[in-house]
Amino acid sequence: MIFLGVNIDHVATLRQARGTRYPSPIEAALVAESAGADLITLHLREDRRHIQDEDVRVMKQVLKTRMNLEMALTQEMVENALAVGPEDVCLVPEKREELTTEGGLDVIRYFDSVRDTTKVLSDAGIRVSIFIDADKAQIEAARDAGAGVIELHTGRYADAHHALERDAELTRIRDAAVYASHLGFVINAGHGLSYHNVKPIAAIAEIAELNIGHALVSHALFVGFPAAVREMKALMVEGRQGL
Ligand SMILES: CC(=O)[C@@H](O)[C@H](O)COP(=O)(O)O
Ligand SMILES: NCC(=O)COP(=O)(O)O
Repeated sequence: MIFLGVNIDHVATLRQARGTRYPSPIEAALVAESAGADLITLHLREDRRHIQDEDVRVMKQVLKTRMNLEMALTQEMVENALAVGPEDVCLVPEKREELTTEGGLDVIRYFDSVRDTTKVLSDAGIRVSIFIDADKAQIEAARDAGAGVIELHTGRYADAHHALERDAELTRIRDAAVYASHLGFVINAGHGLSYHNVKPIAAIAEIAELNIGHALVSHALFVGFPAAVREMKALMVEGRQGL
């Protein structure tokens, strides 16, 4: 079994480009759920470049599956999460000037803050995941910070230009997943996953869930949102079955 978290950020990116009321990320989330998404992921960035506070609030009321709210490690975001009450929070690093999330959260560097935030959110009944690179020391720090879930950053694997580099990244992710599973983590993965590169990641038996947005929303322009979700899920299941 492998779950698909559909990230609907880039439906909001299109809306924000014109300041219109459409396309609606909430409608996209509901369509994705009907098409087989197991959960909905959204990233409320500090600069509000795509998802807005109102999207998060309304979405929480209408989702039938569960909400995985990605957010930076700030007091403002913690207060937001406590007010909205998503099922899951994924702590991610953020830089204002970045095009997209460039790497995992450095749990070692921000250890005290990660530990304290994890405790506050966990005490409120929110499951906390930490978005990290496939690195043993970061996995151990996530354990020490009290997290039960990690999401392995697959961006470097997705961006690899050569087979050797891609295979090395895949091995790194696989080894990290095996190590984290021995430590008792629930292991998710995501970033930059597409219809062309998802199967080898889905084949890693220790991975419970993949969060996929940009490629899926892009594909939906041509085949429609339900078909884009169904195709992605079918590939994930094939990958898991070794097909
Ligand atoms: C943390 C993560 O991987 C997603 O939130 C992704 O980053 C969304 O897209 P943007 O990076 O463009 O906000
Ligand atoms: N955490 C990764 C995510 O939600 C989706 O990332 P992407 O597929 O938009 O790169």
